Amino acid sequence: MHHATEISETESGLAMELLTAAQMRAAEEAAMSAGKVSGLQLMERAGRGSVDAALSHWPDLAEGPHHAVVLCGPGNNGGDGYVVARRLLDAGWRVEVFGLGDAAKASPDARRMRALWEAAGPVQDLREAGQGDRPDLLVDALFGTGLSRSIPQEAVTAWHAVRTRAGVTGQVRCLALDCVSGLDCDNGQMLVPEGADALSADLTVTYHAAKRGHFLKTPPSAALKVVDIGLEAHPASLTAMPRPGYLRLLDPGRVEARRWLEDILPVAPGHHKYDRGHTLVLGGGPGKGGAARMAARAALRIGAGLVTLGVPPAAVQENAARLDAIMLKPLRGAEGLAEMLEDGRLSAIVLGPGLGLGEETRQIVRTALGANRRSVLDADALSSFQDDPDALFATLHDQAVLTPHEGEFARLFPDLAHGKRDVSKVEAAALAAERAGATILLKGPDTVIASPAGAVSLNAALYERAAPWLGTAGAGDVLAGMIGGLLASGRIAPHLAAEAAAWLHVEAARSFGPGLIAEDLPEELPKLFREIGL
Ligand SMILES: NC(=O)C1=CN([C@@H]2O[C@H](COP(=O)(O)OP(=O)(O)OC[C@H]3O[C@@H](n4cnc5c(N)ncnc54)[C@H](OP(=O)(O)O)[C@@H]3O)[C@@H](O)[C@H]2O)[C@@H](O)CC1
Ligand SMILES: Nc1ncnc2c1ncn2[C@@H]1O[C@H](COP(=O)(O)OP(=O)(O)O)[C@@H](O)[C@H]1O
Ligand SMILES: [K+]
Repeated sequence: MHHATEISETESGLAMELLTAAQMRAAEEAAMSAGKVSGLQLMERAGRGSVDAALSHWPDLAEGPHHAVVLCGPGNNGGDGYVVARRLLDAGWRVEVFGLGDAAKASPDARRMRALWEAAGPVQDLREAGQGDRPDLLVDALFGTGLSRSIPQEAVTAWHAVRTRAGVTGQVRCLALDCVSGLDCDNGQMLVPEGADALSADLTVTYHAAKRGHFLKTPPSAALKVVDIGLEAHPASLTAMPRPGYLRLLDPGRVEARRWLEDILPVAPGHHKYDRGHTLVLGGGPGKGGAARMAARAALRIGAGLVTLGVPPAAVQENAARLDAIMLKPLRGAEGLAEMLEDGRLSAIVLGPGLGLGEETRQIVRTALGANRRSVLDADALSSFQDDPDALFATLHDQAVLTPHEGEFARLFPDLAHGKRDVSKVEAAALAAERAGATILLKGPDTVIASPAGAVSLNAALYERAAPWLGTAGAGDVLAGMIGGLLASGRIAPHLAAEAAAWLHVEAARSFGPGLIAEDLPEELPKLFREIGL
């Protein structure tokens, strides 16, 4: 049975893998060479699944026949488009099809599907696509996973012409097959001619599994559905892919989330507070304590048994006036930290938010890492090593988690920075984790978490999990605290703590909704835990 699955309803939950274009081809080839299915059958399923998914997404379109314009490219993506055109026609729709490229050069499967369409209707010249009355649906079947360079200007022009055809009442709804044309399915970049406006879609229907590019950067599609076309989940050939060969999307849904988090959250029957662990958060000087206080509050709310805020003596009075459940200790620089860490029960440290830039912070970081504690390094703890990242890497170990945003990441890994790198954000984080020997959580709506051993996952605040209001001052400090709180129990590997915290961070933001400020995030956690059933 081939049915459309909403990303959020997937049963595979935590194990949902995001594929590269090469991995998708490998999955297809594995099935075909095993004689399980032909390319033509896959194309038919892809086209049929796209129509079913679109009609369930837009119930008004399912109510009766409508009018569609289908733009078909030169490859197999175009082949899927011809299937969609034929099936809509069979359903009584009026369908106009426009083709791009030399039909003779297309694959045998695409040519076959085109011929089947041509038995019923013409393939018109793409340059004519702007003419005619306004359709109810525009189908983008120009380019899919085979894109190798910027899409041609004539494709861009035709698409925009249909999107705004005879239009004074807004844009024509667009369904993209497999991906919005121009999307690089491996890294999320849009490949359009210089100065051209990129294409977009209201719904993308992709096949077998979502691709990495669907979840990186700002997706050009408002919604994404995955359609099963009967391929095996993980053919053996996929394991030989270059690192990271396996990219997990963190999208367990609420039911799976409960099982997942039960093993991760430190609160468990029979545990006392020291079993849950003691997180130390270091804060900055007078007037600079807000970030650390929020991190500390988040560590306590997520389940650390005890949280202590260590601040310079001059900042004690100010902090004392603001803290209750969180303990407060004066701490004189790196020496003070070393003394404090003689207490073996301090099991995790959060360093960076509001700590200040410079040698003192560098010494504090070295002391914390040297004491072999599970550590979260954020903000100033990272930026202080801008001039000599290797000095940081030399002291890092696999019990540390670094939580840079793109700017901080660029300071430590200039060659892997956004804009300079020719690799995706996924590969950049994986390479950085390997170099640093620590877990890297690279922030953004598309947060990538990479462990030094090579595990990589993506926590996407995109599509139905979009929470743009999470990009607010201090949200990152709260995340660092959440990770530090989870690390305290010592029950889980650092990258698993980072994954869980990142997922909960976005869920807390979604649960609170627009208007959120960073202080709200820790306070939303109890409600979220209740809803998940923890
Ligand atoms: N894998 C599967 O299991 C299944 C895959 N299926 C479908 O197949 C799609 C992949 O098909 P595909 O490989 O033929 O690639 P596609 O995206 O149609 O484009 C390649 C064509 O465009 C050309 N071309 C490329 N860039 C260009 C440019 N900038 N400007 C101009 N031309 C350019 C390129 O030619 P060349 O680069 O050789 O010049 C080639 O002719 C996939 O997205 C899905 O929809 C389904 O049927 C179900 C099962
Ligand atoms: N558009 C967005 N959608 C969802 N989350 C976002 C978005 N923009 C930023 N974030 C998240 O907000 C947090 C911001 O952290 P950071 O940049 O360190 O800010 P700050 O230093 O103010 O705390 C990160 O967790 C990041 O992933
Ligand atoms: K497409």
